[in-house]
Amino acid sequence: MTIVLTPVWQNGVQKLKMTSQARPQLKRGLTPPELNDEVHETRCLTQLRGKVSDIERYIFLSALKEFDPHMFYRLCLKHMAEFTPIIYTPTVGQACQEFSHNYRRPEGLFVSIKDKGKIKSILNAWPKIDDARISVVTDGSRILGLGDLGINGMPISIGKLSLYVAGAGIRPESTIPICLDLGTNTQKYLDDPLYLGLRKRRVPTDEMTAFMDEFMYEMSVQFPKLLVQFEDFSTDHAFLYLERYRDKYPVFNDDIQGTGAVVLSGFINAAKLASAASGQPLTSHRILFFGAGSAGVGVAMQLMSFFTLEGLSEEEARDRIYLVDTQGLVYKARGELAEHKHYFARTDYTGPPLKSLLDVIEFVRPTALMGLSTTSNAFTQDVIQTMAALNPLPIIFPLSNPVKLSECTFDDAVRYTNGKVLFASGSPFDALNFQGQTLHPGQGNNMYIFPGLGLGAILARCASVTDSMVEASSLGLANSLTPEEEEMNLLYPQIDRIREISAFIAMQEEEMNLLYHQIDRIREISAFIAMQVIRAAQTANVDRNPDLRRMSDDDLLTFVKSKMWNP
Ligand SMILES: O=C([O-])CC(=O)C(=O)O
Ligand SMILES: [Mg+2]
Repeated sequence: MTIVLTPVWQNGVQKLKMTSQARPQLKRGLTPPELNDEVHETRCLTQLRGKVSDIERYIFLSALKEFDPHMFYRLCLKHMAEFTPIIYTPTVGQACQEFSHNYRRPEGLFVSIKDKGKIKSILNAWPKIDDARISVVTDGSRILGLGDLGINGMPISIGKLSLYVAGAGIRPESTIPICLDLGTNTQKYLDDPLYLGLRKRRVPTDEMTAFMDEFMYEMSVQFPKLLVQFEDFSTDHAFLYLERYRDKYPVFNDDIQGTGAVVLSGFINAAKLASAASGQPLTSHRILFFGAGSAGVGVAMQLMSFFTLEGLSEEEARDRIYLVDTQGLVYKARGELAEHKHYFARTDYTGPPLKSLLDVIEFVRPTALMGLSTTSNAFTQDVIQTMAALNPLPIIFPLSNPVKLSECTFDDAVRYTNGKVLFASGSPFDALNFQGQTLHPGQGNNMYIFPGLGLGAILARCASVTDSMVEASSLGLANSLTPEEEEMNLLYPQIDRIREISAFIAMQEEEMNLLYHQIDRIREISAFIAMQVIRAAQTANVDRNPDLRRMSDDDLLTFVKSKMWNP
């Protein structure tokens, strides 16, 4: 069953008519005689690949998803590595920037500050075909690294939810993409005659909080089984609303917790390899964060558990972490600091501000450099070479999205370290050939985490999402490397392997010296993560599905997989 949203115009205003339907019957006479799924797959792919730009491909796939969701998801699952850069990062970034210009039809729910006091009726408009289980909610204020896009943020919610369907088998009709319109501070959009959002500047935080309180409450009433994923809120609001609602409703923040978990996972695998190369213990890693926004601090928080799991105290774990913001090294004696930076502000440095990244690196001598700054090329040749001089196998993760904001390219990292680097980026880079060897970059994107974390939280019917569940998702991902992948020094599994990959293809992959799997393993990974998340939820006593407690791990995994929707 899928929801079909048909726009109709009433008094010059567009309204939506909603119907639900099973995949339309292909009636004899209404379709060409030789139309069949197998061949049509090839036809759709050929049309897709014939488009001249990624945004055209995005628009094509968005239309395909509307009129033939089964075909869309079928192709998506089969060609995950090809599809994710189009329906998700990086192309979704451009789709957001151009949303008001490329807009064709409604695909989600818009709730604006004008709806304050009657949010219930807005939510009521959403069809109750099936109980909604997951909503991705953005306010468009910090989309990827692209800034305040206002209502143009809607495609990020849509894109994340497509990955929930493809990657975790959530039913399409159980998902609600939501963009909140609280204004925008981006003048370009306010001046754009085609801009689809309210033409007003963002409301102050107290007004926003009153709106958010009503919104979250009404969501919980209207959709009692719903998990909410906050996405791409500006840093201060990201922390504020996560803290405000996390004990009250099932909610998590993808940029703080999802990104934190995915980086922790890649770091666990990278740190083992780096320590093996340097002979230094795991507890001696020093991690430098370039970028101290919601993602930077979220990841730093999560990475502390790497050290606490290794036996360090919280205090000792925190000591392994250094932050750099636009003013340089973050330290107490520097003066006034934003609230969220206090916890990691250093007390072992009191001199004049250490402004340049190189100076900070020389002071800290980090084993790992994490980029969450949205400053493209901040990891210059000097920076990368210094990391290589300090470490036999430096860990360099330029995590900013989309690709054009990455702190360095994979090519730079490989060239300036002479191929000796443990690399993961937020957005995808192509594999490259270096001295006769094919090297594959890791992609430390939260898309590895949120589908499985969400699925686990949904199936366990969690009352809230605990830190221990987020940590479990991270460890689950780190442990989902196959022995072959470990042998190949991979940081993340590659997610586009066909689920039931044949031994033959596996052998071929090995012969091709692939460093990463190919996709469709994403569902297998999500199921495994979901199982770990459910167990963590049970331990934390936030689960409300007691049946799952009685299952063995094997049975639970089978149960999770059985719940996945298939196109
Ligand atoms: O969407 C992505 O690719 C990752 C993410 O959450 C962000 O950059 O905000
Ligand atoms: Mg995000």
